[in-house]
Amino acid sequence: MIIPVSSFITSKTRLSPFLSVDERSNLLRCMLKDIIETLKSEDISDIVITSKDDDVLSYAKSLNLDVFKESEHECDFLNLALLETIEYIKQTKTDSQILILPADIPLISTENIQYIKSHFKDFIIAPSRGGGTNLLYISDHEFIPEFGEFSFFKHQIQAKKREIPLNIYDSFFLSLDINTPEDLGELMLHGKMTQTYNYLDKINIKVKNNHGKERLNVYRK
Ligand SMILES: Nc1nc2c(ncn2[C@@H]2O[C@H](COP(=O)(O)OP(=O)(O)OP(=O)(O)O)[C@@H](O)[C@H]2O)c(=O)[nH]1
Ligand SMILES: C[C@H](OP(=O)(O)O)C(=O)O
Repeated sequence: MIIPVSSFITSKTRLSPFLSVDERSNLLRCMLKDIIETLKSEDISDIVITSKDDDVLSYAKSLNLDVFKESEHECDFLNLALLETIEYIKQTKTDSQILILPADIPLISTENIQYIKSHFKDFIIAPSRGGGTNLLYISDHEFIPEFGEFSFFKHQIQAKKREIPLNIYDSFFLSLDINTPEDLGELMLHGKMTQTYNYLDKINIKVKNNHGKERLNVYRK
């Protein structure tokens, strides 16, 4: 299991200025805790947090997680960081399946994990809204992560080129990565059992139905 985390200070820029730097940093901490709690509840404990940020790595260690410090890259940071981590896992852990999850999907459920575990022979991609990838499960270690714009389609094209049988796993809760204020609204609606919800509630984030162009009106009380 690999969870890449950029840095507490520069993450979630699409939530600025709605959330302050500190609030975005605390949000990322809560989301990570929610994800780890769900994974551990399904006996997934072999988790590596990949980051260049020492604060992230220290926080991961405080959660008793394995960490991997990625190199500084000039470009394509995330995919190069993932490739380095896959190499680290190949060298340190025998024949492991690789599951890549982003750190911003706090609604991932135990049912999602149970599905992955019961389909471990497959190559699984879970779409995020907007054409991204919110879960990549690869047994072929030669597979190249292509996260970034419209990655969901890039991963499918690569799988087809490599003639890897593809399992597209469609889950609303897995598809919700928290990038925008409206995503916070979805979390407030669907994530009442999460630490992320409790934090947003504490800083008075509210949501109401909005019959305008945005379906949800997310605001501070
Ligand atoms: N280790 C590592 N993780 C990254 C990097 N860039 C993004 N991530 C992580 O990849 C996942 C998805 O990235 P994004 O949704 O783009 O997150 P983000 O970069 O914080 O969001 P924006 O700043 O709004 O684009 C999140 O878990 C990020 O923390 C990187 O360079 N290194
Ligand atoms: C990393 C990227 O996330 P997004 O920028 O789509 O939120 C992706 O899903 O490939």
